[in-house]
Amino acid sequence: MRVVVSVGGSVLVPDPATNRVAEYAAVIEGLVESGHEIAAVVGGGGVAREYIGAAREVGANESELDQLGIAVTRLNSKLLLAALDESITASVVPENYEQARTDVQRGDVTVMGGVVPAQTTDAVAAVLAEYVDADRLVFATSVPGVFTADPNEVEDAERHDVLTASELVDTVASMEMTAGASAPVDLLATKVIQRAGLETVVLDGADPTRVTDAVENDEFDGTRIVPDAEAE
Ligand SMILES: Nc1ncnc2c1ncn2[C@@H]1O[C@H](COP(=O)(O)OP(=O)(O)O)[C@@H](O)[C@H]1O
Ligand SMILES: O=c1ccn([C@@H]2O[C@H](COP(=O)(O)OP(=O)(O)O)[C@@H](O)[C@H]2O)c(=O)[nH]1
Repeated sequence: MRVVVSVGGSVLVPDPATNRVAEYAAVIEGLVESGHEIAAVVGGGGVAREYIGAAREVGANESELDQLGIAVTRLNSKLLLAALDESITASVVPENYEQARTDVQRGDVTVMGGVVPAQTTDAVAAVLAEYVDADRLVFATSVPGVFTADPNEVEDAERHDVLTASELVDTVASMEMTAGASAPVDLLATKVIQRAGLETVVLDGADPTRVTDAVENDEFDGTRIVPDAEAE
């Protein structure tokens, strides 16, 4: 199976001293050993937020802040790349989708971060999954799935076990209307998931073995997003 795994920066590198880089590398190596093709997209996490905060204070504009964020996502990507067995990886972090697809077509594990301002790595992962015709897109994030409301704010929020792509778009679109709200998958990514009909999973990445379950087993702990066509 060809799989794109999106790992939130806060999941992979909660901080550079205490990170899950080796665990994620082991999970990716295990999946490759089982015959899967893996592309990983890595976020910026707290380190990106710290740099963005510092640059905002000295007057940088939003696009400049995004460029800083992208730089940190690439730094985190290099960290994951450094932990992976070099015999199965492309040795550089691609800066665009074409380079990443070339890696995938060569049979190498590719690890990339952001590409252009005004989006997040959720969207990068969705576009890459569409571009390489991935069989599955997995979001390893800081919440156990997509809930009826923000589980960090609403105590009795319930997790959706299954959502159609359209339901995901509607759920995330309504979240974005609240200023300052964050979402488990960003709106642009949900639109790409919808148009590409991508089989998608959203799960808690604190335990990286959940990613293995989401690729290898039909039963896993998280929210499954099914293409609209499948739900009809
Ligand atoms: N309905 C919802 N379901 C799940 N998470 C939600 C929802 N609404 C808001 N959130 C928020 O989405 C965020 C997703 O995690 P985030 O830290 O942005 O992930 P990552 O670092 O993986 O990109 C969480 O902070 C959670 O509080
Ligand atoms: O293609 C991209 C990817 C990331 N970013 C910037 O980098 C930050 C960190 O990336 P992301 O939010 O995906 O990381 P996370 O914190 O979710 O791990 C984002 O907030 C954006 O500012 C961007 O501009 N373009």
